[in-house]
Amino acid sequence: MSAAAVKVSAVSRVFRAQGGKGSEVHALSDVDLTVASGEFVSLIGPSGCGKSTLLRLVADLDTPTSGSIEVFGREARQARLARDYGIAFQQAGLLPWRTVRANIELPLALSGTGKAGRRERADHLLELVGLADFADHHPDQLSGGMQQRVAIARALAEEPSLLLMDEPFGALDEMTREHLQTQLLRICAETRAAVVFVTHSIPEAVFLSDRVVVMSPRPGRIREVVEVTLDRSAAVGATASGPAEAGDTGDALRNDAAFFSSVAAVREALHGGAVPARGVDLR
Ligand SMILES: Nc1ncnc2c1ncn2[C@@H]1O[C@H](COP(=O)(O)OP(=O)(O)OP(=O)(O)O)[C@@H](O)[C@H]1O
Repeated sequence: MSAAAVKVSAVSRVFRAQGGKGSEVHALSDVDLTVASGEFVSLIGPSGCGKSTLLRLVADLDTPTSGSIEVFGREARQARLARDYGIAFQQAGLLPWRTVRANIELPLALSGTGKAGRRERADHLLELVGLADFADHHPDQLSGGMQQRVAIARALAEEPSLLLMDEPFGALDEMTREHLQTQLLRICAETRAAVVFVTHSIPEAVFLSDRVVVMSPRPGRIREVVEVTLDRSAAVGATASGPAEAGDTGDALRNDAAFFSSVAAVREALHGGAVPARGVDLR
């Protein structure tokens, strides 16, 4: 059997004040999480519960205080060096001196893809994120949401088997956001990529995920894991359309009774009988 996409075992991360004095922040405490190959898992929870910390550890942008992390059976560091995954984080992180096209082509250039192959792939991705007319623009000529779409296209450039995404749609208007959610479902169905996806939106988590991991803060822990079983075949099979026509893609799924009952289940897990968690979109 092939290795899990991500295996987080007994991971804790404690941030200490500089010089080792002062208070400690237990950002994560004894977290276990396995993400299967091709599985879509969202992390949700109140601000400060360690979602971004967990994602950064998987991406090897930070190191656990204790515990271990494997990506496709390799240590996180080896996986990063092997470029086993694509990343799209809150900040688009584009290179300002390169055009949109050149930003999207960058990972392909680094891995030695030829010019024609890069161009073809970039054209496809530009269509996918609705930016075909902006290929020759520079990032500072785009809105924040458009920059984020470029970052998503760049993350998808190498058709990675794992995508690590930290609120990639947070800055987008609702229509573009729903369009890209549907596109992401489709891309994952096509490429069979596993995804670890941080979000503050319960409907977004439910729409996209096979499992929603609900976290709680101080210390950051996994509180509950909600399985989501929705029939996504229609949304995944729908024809690709531009953001302006996004209203009808995935709508049936978003209006399905099973969708609402999963939203309610995640909401209940988040509240845990207490007051609503701050920093989480409870719509
Ligand atoms: N580099 C750091 N140094 C010190 N403390 C940190 C650092 N990074 C994160 N923390 C702390 O760890 C805790 C978890 O932070 P993290 O960013 O992972 O939360 P989050 O769930 O992603 O929050 P949000 O939803 O607001 O993005 C917070 O208390 C935060 O202040």
